[in-house]
Amino acid sequence: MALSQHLSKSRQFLAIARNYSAAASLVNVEVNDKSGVAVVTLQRPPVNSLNLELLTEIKQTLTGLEKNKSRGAIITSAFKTFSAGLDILEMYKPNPDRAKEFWTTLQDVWISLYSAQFPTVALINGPAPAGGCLLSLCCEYRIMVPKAVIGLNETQLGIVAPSWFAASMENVIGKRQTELALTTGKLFTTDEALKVGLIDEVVQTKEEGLEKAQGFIGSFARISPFARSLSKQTVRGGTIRSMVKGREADLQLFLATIQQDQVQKGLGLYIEALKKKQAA
Ligand SMILES: CCCCCCCCCCC/C=C/C(=O)SCCNC(=O)CCNC(=O)[C@H](O)C(C)(C)COP(=O)(O)OP(=O)(O)OC[C@H]1O[C@@H](n2cnc3c(N)ncnc32)[C@H](O)[C@@H]1OP(=O)(O)O
Repeated sequence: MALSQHLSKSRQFLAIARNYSAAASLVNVEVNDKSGVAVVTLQRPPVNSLNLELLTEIKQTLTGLEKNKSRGAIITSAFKTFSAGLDILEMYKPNPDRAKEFWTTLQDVWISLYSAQFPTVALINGPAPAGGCLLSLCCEYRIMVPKAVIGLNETQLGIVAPSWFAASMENVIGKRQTELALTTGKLFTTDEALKVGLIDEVVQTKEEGLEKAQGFIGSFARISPFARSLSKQTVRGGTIRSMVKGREADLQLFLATIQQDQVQKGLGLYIEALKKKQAA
């Protein structure tokens, strides 16, 4: 499709996305006029913790971008935190039906983002623990600001990162580093993340990050989108197939795990600690 035609379609999507954003407003989508690349900004105050509503909007946004044959997407945050990960309140004293929908929607988001046909970049403009890290691991390229942290720190909450969280990290930094990171619940500083390959670039500001992200996506201008996306599928297909095959068992494991007394106690203490930190 010619770029002008494509941009016209992108603008139509933007109009729809804006209307949608006006109604719900947890995700803002702006399509760059020149490049056709969408900047997807998460904006659930205060820390973009991923609850059912935010995940649902992310899922709808990704579906819209895929339908409109997006040229690329940059995922970032409107706040100083990229994303605080899964909303702990979705797992603490959960309503079983909502918990089921919550986890299923998280799985859907992972599948859509991990297998997106268009190029994806995470512009990590603040802390990205656990589910925040997972979102960025689904992308093809990660750009991060200094003085932030990133990692799958679930063990520090007394819970375990599911196998597809671990696989997402392993595909980026390898088995050895993933095992060390997961068993300790490590949150990498920006410098540590760069050293281990968990992120690709460090930028000083979000604006610089947006330019670099556009540059990464622009680097595919001369590559056939068909060949590009099939190559991505070749590399990621095994991980996606195994997640999809195991998703019902994964859901049941999640529901059973969060009902355990020990897990509930741990989550309760963690929520208290977060609140005390704010009061101090
Ligand atoms: C064998 C396999 C078995 C598999 C079974 C499955 C088991 C379940 C797996 C679940 C996987 C879980 C993934 C997750 O993502 S869990 C969430 C992990 N997240 C964190 O640990 C981050 C916690 N937050 C922070 O560290 C900081 O908030 C942060 C650095 C992100 C920002 O700091 P800042 O100082 O800017 O902000 P505050 O700490 O003051 O927070 C502001 C308010 O936001 C609330 N908050 C923060 N994070 C969360 C969260 N994740 N969920 C809900 N609420 C959160 C915080 O309490 C403050 O609220 P109040 O204003 O009301 O006090």
